[in-house]
Amino acid sequence: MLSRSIQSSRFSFRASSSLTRSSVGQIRPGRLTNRTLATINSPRFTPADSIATNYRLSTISRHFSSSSNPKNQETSNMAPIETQQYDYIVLGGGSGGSGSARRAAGWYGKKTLIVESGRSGGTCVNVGCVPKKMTWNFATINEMLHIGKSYGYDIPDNIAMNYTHFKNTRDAVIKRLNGAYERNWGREGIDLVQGRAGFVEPHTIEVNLADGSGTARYTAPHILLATGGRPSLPSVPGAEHGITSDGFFELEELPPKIAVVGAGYIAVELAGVLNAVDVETHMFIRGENFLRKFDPMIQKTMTDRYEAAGVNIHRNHGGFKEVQLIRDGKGKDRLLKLIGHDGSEIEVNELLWAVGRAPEVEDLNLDIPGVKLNAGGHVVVDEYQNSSAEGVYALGDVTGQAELTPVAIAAGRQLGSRLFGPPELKHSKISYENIPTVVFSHPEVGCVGLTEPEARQRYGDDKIKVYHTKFTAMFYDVGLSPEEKAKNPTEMKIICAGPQEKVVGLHILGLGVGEMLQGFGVAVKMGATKQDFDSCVAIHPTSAEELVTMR
Ligand SMILES: Cc1cc2nc3c(=O)[nH]c(=O)nc-3n(C[C@H](O)[C@H](O)[C@H](O)COP(=O)(O)OP(=O)(O)OC[C@H]3O[C@@H](n4cnc5c(N)ncnc54)[C@H](O)[C@@H]3O)c2cc1C
Ligand SMILES: NC(=O)C1=CN([C@@H]2O[C@H](COP(=O)(O)OP(=O)(O)OC[C@H]3O[C@@H](n4cnc5c(N)ncnc54)[C@H](OP(=O)(O)O)[C@@H]3O)[C@@H](O)[C@H]2O)C=CC1
Ligand SMILES: N[C@@H](CCC(=O)N[C@@H](CSSC[C@H](NC(=O)CC[C@H](N)C(=O)O)C(=O)NCC(=O)O)C(=O)NCC(=O)O)C(=O)O
Repeated sequence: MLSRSIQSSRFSFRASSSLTRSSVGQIRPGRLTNRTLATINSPRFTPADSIATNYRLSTISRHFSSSSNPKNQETSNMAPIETQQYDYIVLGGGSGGSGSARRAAGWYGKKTLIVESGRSGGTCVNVGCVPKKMTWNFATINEMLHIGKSYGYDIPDNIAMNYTHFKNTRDAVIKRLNGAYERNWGREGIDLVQGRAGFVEPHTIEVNLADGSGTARYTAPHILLATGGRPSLPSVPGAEHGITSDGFFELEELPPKIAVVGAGYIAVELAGVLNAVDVETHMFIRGENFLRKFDPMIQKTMTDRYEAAGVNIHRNHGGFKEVQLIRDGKGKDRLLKLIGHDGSEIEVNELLWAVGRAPEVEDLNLDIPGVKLNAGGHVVVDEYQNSSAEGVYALGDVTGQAELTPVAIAAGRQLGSRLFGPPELKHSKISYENIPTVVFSHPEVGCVGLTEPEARQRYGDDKIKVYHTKFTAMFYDVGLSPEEKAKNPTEMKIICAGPQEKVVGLHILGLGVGEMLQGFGVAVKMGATKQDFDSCVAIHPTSAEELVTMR
């Protein structure tokens, strides 16, 4: 297998330090034969076959590198640039790109190429869901250790935690996942080229190869934009002294004191983690509450709960006018001064910007195929993921539609089926209605459907009935004082519409709701009514039973 270090580092925070250190870069142009494809799709195909397949791919790659590399040709005999033909080119090997390419190649045998400029797996695997959830687990263990004392476990007050050990272990898991992605692609006959892609003709892309060997061109009748997004930085002098979520996952030591600016998923999740591992955490939010796109119940209870749990919430904050680096270094040795527009100052060991993400469209030369962008820079698509250019599609974060991994995967798979599947799948598309989502906060938040204000606006006040409950989960009943119990709320709201009381919104927060929501998501998706909920016999004793017994 060819293994080359990636030299390109011109793009985004994600690409910078992690990529230059990476050695996963592989350039594997070439294609499995139909015979090989048939073999790997057969039930007898085993992991051992996969290794053999990868070896074969690398042999083809070497051949390609020496004889077909356009740079070599140009320097030797000035022949015209060779363009490799594919059925399907996918720009971006993240959740959406991988899901779509695997459907096209693995299910329908289409000659498919993935171009990836960073680490295989994209945001979710490398700097998103996966390392975030592992870090949330790390923090949850610390919370449980504290609760364990109230159950009578003789747990010392200051148990040492080795964050560096955890970080290194987490990195190793992710490196393994990068390899798993590449093996999946190889097994399904997908070619991978590592480098930065951009259009040179409406159906032809050029890749700036990551190993620095030059460029290569590829053409296909169908090209998918699945290039995702990257964290935004505000235009504040000195903002670059802070980090974004990408930089958070690079931290080798925890800072004793941190400022988190932002009020969305990432700010709430990472501030929650930091507070739970005893970092002095200051959240700077522009409004009275965070998670302002969520139901008011979630906004208020969660913001109050964070404050009660020790997060310093700076509400209605007017923003910072300058960030000064006082002392460079790691962990406690780093010191920043943040100066507010109102003249206030705070010194912290780290600053985390979590103020949103921007679509990754630079260098794609989208004017060449004529792909339209909206005001936020996201690719405009119709309900079938068609862009404004014929044969060019987009999905996932680059479109700004429900920026969640399963959404990108589902949209990618549906598109693969629509383009390459049998006639009965020619209208395949994902439904963006009633997508369940969980914020991995402390405690977790889960939602599906409309918020109460949205439901009232859509159906009218007189058509809406709201069921609500707030209680302390039994888990916190043992040994905690009433004050401590109050700091650990579980709260649920069911929003129903019309005489049938169809459930149009479900909002839950508390211990375990992240696992609870998926099944209720199915019920809401099927159009369940409150009566359907109530007709399901409760499971006792669980928090979830409250959802089928609410009055
Ligand atoms: C901190 C964090 C936590 C998250 N947690 C969750 C969670 O718990 N649950 C959840 O569902 N979602 C979560 N998300 C969101 C989720 O990660 C994204 O919605 C998802 O990864 C989007 O997939 P995608 O395929 O659209 O893009 P990506 O996964 O970002 O993939 C795009 C790929 O394209 C590559 N690329 C970009 N430009 C080019 C180019 N010109 N040429 C070649 N390649 C290119 C990039 O390197 C990247 O690998 C989280 C996100 C973040 C940042
Ligand atoms: N668990 C999951 O499934 C996760 C999913 N994601 C996905 O990734 C997406 C991106 O996450 P994230 O980056 O948190 O973006 P979000 O859009 O969720 O939140 C960003 C928030 O930052 C606040 N903000 C914006 N500009 C500023 C500013 N200049 N100063 C202070 N605050 C500001 C805004 O809140 P306000 O208007 O209230 O000030 C805004 O809502 C999410 O929308 C989600 O789809 C990310 C993490 C986890
Ligand atoms: N849900 C379980 C499973 C964890 C899981 O999904 N593990 C992934 C981590 S990467 S997580 C990244 C994400 N994978 C998923 O979301 C899992 C896909 C789900 N099972 C489905 O079929 O839709 C993704 O981007 N997928 C793109 C694609 O499927 O092409 C894994 O090991 N993958 C290696 C492998 O599959 O070999 C859990 O949370 O414990």
